[in-house]
Amino acid sequence: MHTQILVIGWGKAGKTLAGVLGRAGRSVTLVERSGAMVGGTCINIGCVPTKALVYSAEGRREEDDPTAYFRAAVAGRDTLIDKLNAANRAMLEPVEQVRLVVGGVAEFVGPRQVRVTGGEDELMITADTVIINTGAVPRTLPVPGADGPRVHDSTSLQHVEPFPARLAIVGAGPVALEFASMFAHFGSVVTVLERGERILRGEDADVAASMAEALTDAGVRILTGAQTTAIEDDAAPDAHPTGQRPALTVRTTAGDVTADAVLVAVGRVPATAGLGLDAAGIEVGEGGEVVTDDLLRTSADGVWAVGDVNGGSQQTYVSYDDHRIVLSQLEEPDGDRSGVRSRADRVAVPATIFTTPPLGRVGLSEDQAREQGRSFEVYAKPVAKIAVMPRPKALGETHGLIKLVVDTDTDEVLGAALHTVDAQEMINLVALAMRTGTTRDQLLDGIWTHPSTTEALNEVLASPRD
Ligand SMILES: Cc1cc2nc3c(=O)[nH]c(=O)nc-3n(C[C@H](O)[C@H](O)[C@H](O)COP(=O)(O)OP(=O)(O)OC[C@H]3O[C@@H](n4cnc5c(N)ncnc54)[C@H](O)[C@@H]3O)c2cc1C
Ligand SMILES: NC(=O)c1ccc[n+]([C@@H]2O[C@H](COP(=O)([O-])OP(=O)(O)OC[C@H]3O[C@@H](n4cnc5c(N)ncnc54)[C@H](O)[C@@H]3O)[C@@H](O)[C@H]2O)c1
Repeated sequence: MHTQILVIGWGKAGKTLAGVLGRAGRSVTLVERSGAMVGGTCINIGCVPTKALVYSAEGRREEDDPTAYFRAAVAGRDTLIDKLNAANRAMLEPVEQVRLVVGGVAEFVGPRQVRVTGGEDELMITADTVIINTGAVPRTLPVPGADGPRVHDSTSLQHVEPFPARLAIVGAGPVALEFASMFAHFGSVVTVLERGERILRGEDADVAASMAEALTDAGVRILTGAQTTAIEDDAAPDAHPTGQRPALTVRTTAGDVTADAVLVAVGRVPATAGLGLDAAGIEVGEGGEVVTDDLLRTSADGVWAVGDVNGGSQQTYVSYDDHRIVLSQLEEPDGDRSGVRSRADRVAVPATIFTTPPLGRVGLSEDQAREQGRSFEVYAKPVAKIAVMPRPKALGETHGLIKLVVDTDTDEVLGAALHTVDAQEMINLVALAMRTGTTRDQLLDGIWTHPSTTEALNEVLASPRD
């Protein structure tokens, strides 16, 4: 068959493009390899289910039995995700010009020519335009025993059975820290295995210390200098049908750790394996990513790559912005190029790690501002000491630090680290302030609702840190 637009993968950018272009009258074919992934990573196995579990975990009381509580939380998660998966299907199914091929794996066999295989069935598709949106997959840990039945990735851990009384986590990125915080609140004894000297190495030491303190107070043990060398699990699954299996041992350069389950969270690699990119003349980078320019064009004519697969920052809203970049080109294929969006247009893209409390980040850290030779002042205060902000106290979660780096020449914010309840919201306000050139003075004198987290700005920005 021939289609004007072929989207490979039901990711954030791809599904948005498919809907918009299909409704505009273009013939679109969207290929997704798994019915369980309709709607993509974020809603099925990524952002949404993990945040549902984080919020459930935060609600657990000391007296709640961890196993029963976790099972109930997973059931709630599953109900929510089933609804979102169905809603995503329902968004595109009614669009007449969009043809959905679910359960078929796509592979290039030539330029803009793709074979889709599902069981015995095969479909050959040619297209004027191809959009690769295949996402990323967990990086595997290259040590003996990492393929054992009690070694999980972020997907399988969401349904782990039985609930692990002790959980070891390899890695200390967003996935590792979110699950560490979540499982500690569910009642596991969690050990984070960080191979470096401290967690959050890319962040300022005081921000990392604030995160480490919140995790430690929740019961997480952080083992640094701990390179995992092997995972030993001698217990044959069949010999212990009740689930009462002996512990497994994680061997690390900082000593052995005993656990009932292991999470490997050492990054996610672009999903390009088996895509046949060679056959289509599409260049692949060293990290397995599809190489693109700032307009997300690949090395092959008429082929774009959007979302995690292009090696950019792995966030759903970045994939969403990728859709804007491609759409701005497809809407005006030959005409006025002035409205074309580019990756270079992005300013102050925020990010949040959803621990308890979350850490929101945008722009430069203090260390980065120093490295860049900027003239700046740091405004920072521990959350517990911010008198005008009673909201964390009312919520019973006063861990954290609010820190802003401000340009002394312009009085504009260069960056922020907000480790506090509501950081996932407040960081967007700071990002907007950065994009619009709002000054420290204006934020300091802003009229903010009460009790809210934003009103911390009325106090933290009053005077620089000593
Ligand atoms: C545990 C976890 C938590 C996360 N939390 C957050 C968060 O809180 N906030 C945030 O912004 N981001 C979060 N992320 C990252 C976010 O989920 C991703 O950045 C985002 O979903 C990427 O979307 P995408 O557009 O690249 O494609 P995806 O949504 O990954 O979609 C790719 C699709 O392509 C399909 N596919 C792959 N290969 C083929 C093929 N050959 N043929 C057909 N179909 C194929 C896949 O099945 C998949 O459905 C999280 C990720 C994980 C793993
Ligand atoms: N809230 C969010 O926005 C959110 C949440 C989860 C995931 N994500 C995205 O998903 C992606 C994947 O997250 P992630 O945390 O898995 O990856 P990551 O790449 O951010 O972090 C991986 C961590 O594992 C460590 N590591 C790598 N190899 C190791 C090894 N062999 N032994 C020990 N440690 C090792 C790295 O040093 C790093 O600390 C990230 O890019 C992230 O942006 C975003």
